[in-house]
Amino acid sequence: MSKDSTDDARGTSEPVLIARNVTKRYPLFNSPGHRLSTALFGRFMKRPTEYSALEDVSFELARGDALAVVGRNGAGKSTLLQILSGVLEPTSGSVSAPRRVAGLLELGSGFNPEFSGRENIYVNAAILGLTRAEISARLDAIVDFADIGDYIDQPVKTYSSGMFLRLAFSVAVNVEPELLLVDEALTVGDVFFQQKCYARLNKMRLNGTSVLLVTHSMADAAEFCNRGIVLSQGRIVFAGRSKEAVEYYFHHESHTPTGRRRVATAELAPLSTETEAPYPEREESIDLSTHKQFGDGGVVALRMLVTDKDDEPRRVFTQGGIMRIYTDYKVDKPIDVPLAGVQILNAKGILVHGKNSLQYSEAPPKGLAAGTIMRCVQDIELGLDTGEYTLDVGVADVEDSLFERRHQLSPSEIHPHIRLLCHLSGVVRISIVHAAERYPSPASHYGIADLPGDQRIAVLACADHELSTASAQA
Ligand SMILES: Nc1ncnc2c1ncn2[C@@H]1O[C@H](COP(=O)(O)OP(=O)(O)OP(=O)(O)O)[C@@H](O)[C@H]1O
Repeated sequence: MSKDSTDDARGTSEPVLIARNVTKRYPLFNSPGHRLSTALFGRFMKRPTEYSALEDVSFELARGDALAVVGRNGAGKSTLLQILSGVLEPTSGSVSAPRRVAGLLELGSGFNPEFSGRENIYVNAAILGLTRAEISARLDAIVDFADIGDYIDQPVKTYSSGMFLRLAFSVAVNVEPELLLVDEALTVGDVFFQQKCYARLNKMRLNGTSVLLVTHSMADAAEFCNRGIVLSQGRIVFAGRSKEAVEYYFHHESHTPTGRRRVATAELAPLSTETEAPYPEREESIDLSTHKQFGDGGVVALRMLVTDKDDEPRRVFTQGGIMRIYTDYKVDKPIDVPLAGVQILNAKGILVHGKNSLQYSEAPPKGLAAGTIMRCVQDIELGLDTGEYTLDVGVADVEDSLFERRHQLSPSEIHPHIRLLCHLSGVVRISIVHAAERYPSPASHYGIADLPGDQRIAVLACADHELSTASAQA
């Protein structure tokens, strides 16, 4: 994707958007009856308790900046966007926004379903402040970018959500807004259109448009935006560079469905430091003992830490970078040969990579007695597509006699003898973002994996006439 996480210092110019102490509270009613009686007899009734969707939110956005707003479901992201776009009034606080703000909020919200796409372009662009002549001058560009063929003259009620997005995005970017607000909308488009959108957004940023992107895709947030804020229960809990915001989100806000919690290192089982695999003691360690573990038992996963190759804890990696995974296990029943491994699954749950001790050249320690604490340190080069992935970890065991003959045995001969002792699914989420300096083109490759390889092209004949001259001479 042609995204760009320019971490530049654009923030020096006058801010185009200023939010000051923005708060949005909703009354909390006990029941529909309570809501009705409050409406009818409000001044005589006890006031309902209030729910704060946004609390004291302040930030500034500079010209050309792209700000990612991330947070868990219900954190207040859409409420913030609605307030910034003027759809919703804040309970208190103020917003100073530029004159021309285009929004991709609820898809199709600005369209009249009975009008054709072309007619809606006029209505939409007029709302954004363009005169009829200005719209006519841009009409071809808008229709071209939307690229929905003859549907442009059909009523938009016949459109798919992808077509809505194409038209809405095309209008929004062609009216040259000073600020563009995008709420998850881009995820509706197919991958080619998404690439086209991000390329266009980057171009607009260079021309000074500021972008505010609400997204659940940490890869998009880290890659496309240069600034980021993390919202939690209506409050800003982190503001800074987008990659740091995503790291913060992963470490403090994102939880797996099993309710895994982060623990202080001191709570974990004491481990010997007399080891060749030292564990970088960091508070970002994940306590695996509270995570659901499958398998025959006999091994319990204790904790893990995901770092880069310099042992810095990370959840965001650049394409082709090294991810190091430390995993500690406690052996409860004796093991012949432990096979420890890591699996990487993409957002669709497809296994994109999995490897265990059977497939590495260095053999693991053998004959582990009950009570042994084992540490697996695995480095993986992330030659993968950008996006989000989850990790599974686990341990199996196999008899030593089979392990020693692993080079001669086919998978079908050895697999039936592997006993899964413990497996943990979705223990952590990571993002892979584009490494601009590493690849000659913004799309590093197509598909899930970036397989190593090279290409040579030789010219066999210069042009047709030379070929025909050569054959005539022959
Ligand atoms: N009209 C409303 N009345 C009462 N509560 C509301 C209303 N609109 C939103 N809320 C509440 O405000 C909180 C923030 O909602 P918001 O939609 O802004 O969250 P979000 O971060 O966009 O969530 P998601 O990621 O699920 O889209 C939620 O708890 C939501 O239930």
